Amino acid sequence: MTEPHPADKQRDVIVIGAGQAGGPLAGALARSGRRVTLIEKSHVGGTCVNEGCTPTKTLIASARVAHLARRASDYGVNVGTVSVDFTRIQERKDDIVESFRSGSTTGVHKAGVELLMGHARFSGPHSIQVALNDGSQRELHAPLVFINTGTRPRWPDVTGLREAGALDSTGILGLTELPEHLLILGGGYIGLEFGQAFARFGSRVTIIEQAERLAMREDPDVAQALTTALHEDGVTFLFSHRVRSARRTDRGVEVTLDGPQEKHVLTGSHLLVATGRTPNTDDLGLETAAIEVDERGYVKVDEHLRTSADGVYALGDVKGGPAFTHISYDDYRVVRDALLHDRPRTTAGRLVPYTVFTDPQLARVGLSETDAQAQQRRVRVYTLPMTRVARAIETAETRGLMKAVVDDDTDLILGATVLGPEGGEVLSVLQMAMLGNVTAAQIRDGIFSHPTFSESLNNLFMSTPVTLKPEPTLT
Ligand SMILES: Cc1cc2nc3c(=O)[nH]c(=O)nc-3n(C[C@H](O)[C@H](O)[C@H](O)COP(=O)(O)OP(=O)(O)OC[C@H]3O[C@@H](n4cnc5c(N)ncnc54)[C@H](O)[C@@H]3O)c2cc1C
Ligand SMILES: NC(=O)c1ccc[n+]([C@@H]2O[C@H](COP(=O)([O-])OP(=O)(O)OC[C@H]3O[C@@H](n4cnc5c(N)ncnc54)[C@H](O)[C@@H]3O)[C@@H](O)[C@H]2O)c1
Repeated sequence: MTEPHPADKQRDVIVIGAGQAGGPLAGALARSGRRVTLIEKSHVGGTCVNEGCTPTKTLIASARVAHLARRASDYGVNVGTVSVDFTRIQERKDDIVESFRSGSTTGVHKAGVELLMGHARFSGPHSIQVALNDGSQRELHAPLVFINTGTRPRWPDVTGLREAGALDSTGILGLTELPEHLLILGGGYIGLEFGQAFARFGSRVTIIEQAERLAMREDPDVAQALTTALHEDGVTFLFSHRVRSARRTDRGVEVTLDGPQEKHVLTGSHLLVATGRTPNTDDLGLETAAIEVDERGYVKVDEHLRTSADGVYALGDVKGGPAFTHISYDDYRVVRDALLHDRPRTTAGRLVPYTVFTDPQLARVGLSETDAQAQQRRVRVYTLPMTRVARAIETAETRGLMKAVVDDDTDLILGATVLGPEGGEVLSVLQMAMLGNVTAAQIRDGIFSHPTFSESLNNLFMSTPVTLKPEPTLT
């Protein structure tokens, strides 16, 4: 804990939560000469660095190496029996998390921010009560307050889930033993990323998903290709299933499931709950500051990220909408530009790319084919299976496909999906085209290094598209 400011109660700025927006914003405002206090109850860097992106992508990297090692003979390389050292895998992850966390903490200190480690709560519109982690209390006041408190795992209302020793995405990061059979409740981002990683480490993995298929917001052909790839890697899926109850037995965790036809019982050694997240707003005292939340507890904001209380802003996951690090970081830039650079910008209409870090990665931006159909747009849909990508064939990683939705009148790209190796990187190329109004014909005729995955975007736009037209309306 640092105290660069006098111990009086008045500050220019208070930031609650050192997440992906709070840390950078506190730093920028402190560097501009304001007296800034950042209050964080747990770790600087927030979910992404400590329990989210960094640890999971580090584990996924180990899992990929195990997978490639097992496939070594496909490339004519003999490696013998492959085994994983789960302790070393966890240590590697912990080391990288620690280095990112301490880097974020150093950045905050260097900027001259006062960092208080404790739990913040509004006691009035511009008054914050801090229960410091050392047991003491502080009260601070500031005309500008920024809420960046993020979300936490949401546990469904299932009888016995906690008593059965189920883990959430944070708890599973502390495992000391490799699960023999990992049951996962929820087949979203977290379920899929952990599911494939643990299957590759050698666990049996069963994903229980209430929806009838994976990735409901993706086109069916994309979801099917992803499901097939994960199935090949040893992940079993139970779709249209809900857990009714859970209990611990001598053999592990037993769950009773309601399936489409029948009720049945499944036992695993471990159970991961990955059914979404809930905002950290219930213990913030928002009502004392007249800060409105929606029916799920997310803070309501306008397109400048202003809440219903004057001078109070909310940034990142806590305001609802797309919950990604890059969105939280952009929220910081929106506020910073408005307050410090007189460059008002809003959150309206920004492109929101995302990548699920399965292998193949599922990356998407803008309109899907299904969206275009629903919106009755006149578009061309280009599709290229990875089996036709030279780089994929050479590297023996041909699972997946690329798709692009192109406006039939302007030839501009309206959306794209890349399910493939480094899909997130290839998608960024298409997103750059969207940002710069580069047409499909320009990409088709562009010169890219051979043989890269991006070069195959030539081939994507050389393929024969399917044209979607608005349905004629009945008169
Ligand atoms: C397992 C997992 C993997 C993920 N992988 C990715 C990924 O690969 N890519 C991606 O873009 N996104 C990923 N995400 C999502 C990403 O982590 C979040 O979108 C991002 O961290 C949101 O940041 P934020 O700034 O909203 O808040 P957070 O990073 O959640 O930070 C909020 C901070 O506020 C603190 N806090 C809360 N309440 C209080 C209080 N009352 N007083 C003081 N402090 C408080 C918390 O301790 C926390 O440090 C992942 C998430 C998870 C769980
Ligand atoms: N690579 C990334 O960018 C990344 C990675 C991890 C997490 N995240 C972020 O974290 C958020 C949370 O991830 P998540 O996977 O927990 O949520 P999610 O919303 O992505 O998926 C939750 C899944 O659980 C299912 N589900 C919900 N209740 C259920 C029940 N009772 N029984 C069976 N299935 C049930 C839902 O149908 C859904 O498919 C994501 O939405 C994303 O914003 C991003």
